[in-house]
Amino acid sequence: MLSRPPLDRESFEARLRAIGAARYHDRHPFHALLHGGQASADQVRAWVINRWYYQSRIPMKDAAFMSRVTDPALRRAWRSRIEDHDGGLDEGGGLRRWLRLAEAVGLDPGYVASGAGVMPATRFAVDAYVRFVRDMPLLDAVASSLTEMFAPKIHAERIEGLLQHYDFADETALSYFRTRLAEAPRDVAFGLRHVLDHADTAEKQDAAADALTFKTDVLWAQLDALWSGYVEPGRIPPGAWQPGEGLR
Ligand SMILES: O=C(O)c1cc(C(=O)O)c2c(n1)C(=O)C(=O)c1cc(C(=O)O)[nH]c1-2
Repeated sequence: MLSRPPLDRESFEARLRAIGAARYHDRHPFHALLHGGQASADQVRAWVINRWYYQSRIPMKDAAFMSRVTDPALRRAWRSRIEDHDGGLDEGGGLRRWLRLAEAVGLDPGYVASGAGVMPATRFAVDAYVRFVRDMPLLDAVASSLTEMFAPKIHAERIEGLLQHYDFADETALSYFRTRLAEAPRDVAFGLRHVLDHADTAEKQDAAADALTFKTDVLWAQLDALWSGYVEPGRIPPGAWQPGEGLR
């Protein structure tokens, strides 16, 4: 049987980018609400609480990834991702910057960091991402991080929209996003090159595209959950954050 040839580098990159264009969560209506200034204070708080769970698991999934990598060069290139989020012993890092945002929107950072009030669907989606990276082929795990190709655009839109529409927004509150604008392009350049270099069969290209699609689902599902709990119909699941809780 004739095997199907892989796409050339350019066409394969275009295939990956088309997945983002069609499915990335910048298209989700929750982001239109948030960036357009129409989200209520409690809807912004619900987003900050739930998105914390995603942030908190990113360095854990990167540690799970690194624990499986036998090539020291790949580990060297990857480990800054953990440092970006965890920071040093005393300061720095995306997690602490996210908690500044939590404070700015009126939440107790200790409450947010405890993970109490995270919606069950958020937990399921994010945990599925960590498991995917832990269990799937390394190439698929790298490909699943490539939603970050599309993140700088949404971070820039978010900084602009929040500064324009919300009193809480200032450079301290938004420092998480400002910092990601500088960090993400380095990760994307490495991750994309790695995937283009290693997906050298049609089957590996399919698997990488599927991994990226899976990741867009992880992100989209979190916003669908947020929408159903805090926008329409506003049915907050048992155990999830109730407005008024966890304020500072
Ligand atoms: O605000 C966003 O829309 C957004 C999306 C994503 C993403 O696409 O997964 C990440 C981030 N932000 C982000 O800040 C971040 O550090 C990050 C790491 C990763 C990853 O999969 O390793 N994605 C993302």
